[in-house]
Amino acid sequence: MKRQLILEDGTIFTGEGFGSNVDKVGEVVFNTGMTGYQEIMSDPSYCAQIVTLTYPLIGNYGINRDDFESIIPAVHGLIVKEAAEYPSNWRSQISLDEYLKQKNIPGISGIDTRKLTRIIRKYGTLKGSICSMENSAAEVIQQLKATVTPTDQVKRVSTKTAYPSPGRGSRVVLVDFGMKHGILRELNNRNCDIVVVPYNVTAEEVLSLSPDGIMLSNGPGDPKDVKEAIEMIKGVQGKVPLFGICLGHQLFALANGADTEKMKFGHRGSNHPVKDLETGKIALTSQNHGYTVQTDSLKHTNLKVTHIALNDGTVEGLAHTEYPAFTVQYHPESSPGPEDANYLFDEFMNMIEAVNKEGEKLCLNAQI
Ligand SMILES: NC(=O)CC[C@H](N)C(=O)O
Repeated sequence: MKRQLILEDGTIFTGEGFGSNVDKVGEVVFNTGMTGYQEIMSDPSYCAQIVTLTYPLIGNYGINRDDFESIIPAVHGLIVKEAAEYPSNWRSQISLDEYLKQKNIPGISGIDTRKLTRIIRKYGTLKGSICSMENSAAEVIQQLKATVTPTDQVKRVSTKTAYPSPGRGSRVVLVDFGMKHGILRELNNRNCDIVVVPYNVTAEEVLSLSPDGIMLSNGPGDPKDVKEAIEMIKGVQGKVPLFGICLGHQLFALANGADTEKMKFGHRGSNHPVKDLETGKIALTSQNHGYTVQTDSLKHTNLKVTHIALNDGTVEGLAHTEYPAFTVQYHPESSPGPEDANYLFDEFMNMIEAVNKEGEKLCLNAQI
């Protein structure tokens, strides 16, 4: 069935609909990964966005049981050049088309994704709509221009109540701003005793769980919309070791007096080179963000830049100069993408251990 993709700047593409045939509006972004469409679609950070996949053939290895990053996908649509009709892979259970139908997400294929990506790169991310041919383009464009970007995406995707993911190791309170399963997977692999808590948890509630460490997850939207979390971070940092990823990184920066800004078209892909300023080593990283920490705003804070993006020099990692706390803008849990940065979870574990040892020493000294 023919369907259309309309952008707020007036560009109209026609293509073939697949997945659900609902009409949806969203911020149109692009991801350059050659694989990983299942993880990308189910990453809650894409809440209310329509994702263009620049790799020309999508869906060829189907959808499997294991690679989801959330149970309920929050993405508003998928734009591809070609959607494979007959997936082939030993893990595949259903096709991309069937999955999108089940989850009520519209897809559109036959789109010149190279042209579309060039438009986004030139003008920046644009609002767009995947809709039926019956809609009048002029009306849709009008509607897109009048649509305000939502501010409650984190609330939509975060857990409503706290829940445990038990282990016998360090107690980690994982604040869910739209957490990818990959983060939970990495902490589980390290035997952590995890408590996942909602985005609007208070510092007192976090501390009452006697955590050894606090993990701030990724999540959708503008970090400045999550005011509760900024306050919470101010109340817990310095008391417990802290590690933040993506939205967690941005919130940590805001809590420490730095500023964030929207990027023109963001970083979304599986091969973004990042430099560790201490070791000089380069890691290939998985990324998905449209906001960034403003470098200049860090001047009068207690934060130092630990990592930068090699493509555009933007901030990719921060550490507190006094507290045991560090954050990265990219995804050490990959899902999808390279695992170069996976060691950061080990560093978090080492930080927890070091702080615990220090605490024991202080207790012993106090007894003497
Ligand atoms: N993956 C993320 O956590 C994204 C963070 C934030 N929503 C951004 O787009 O910059």
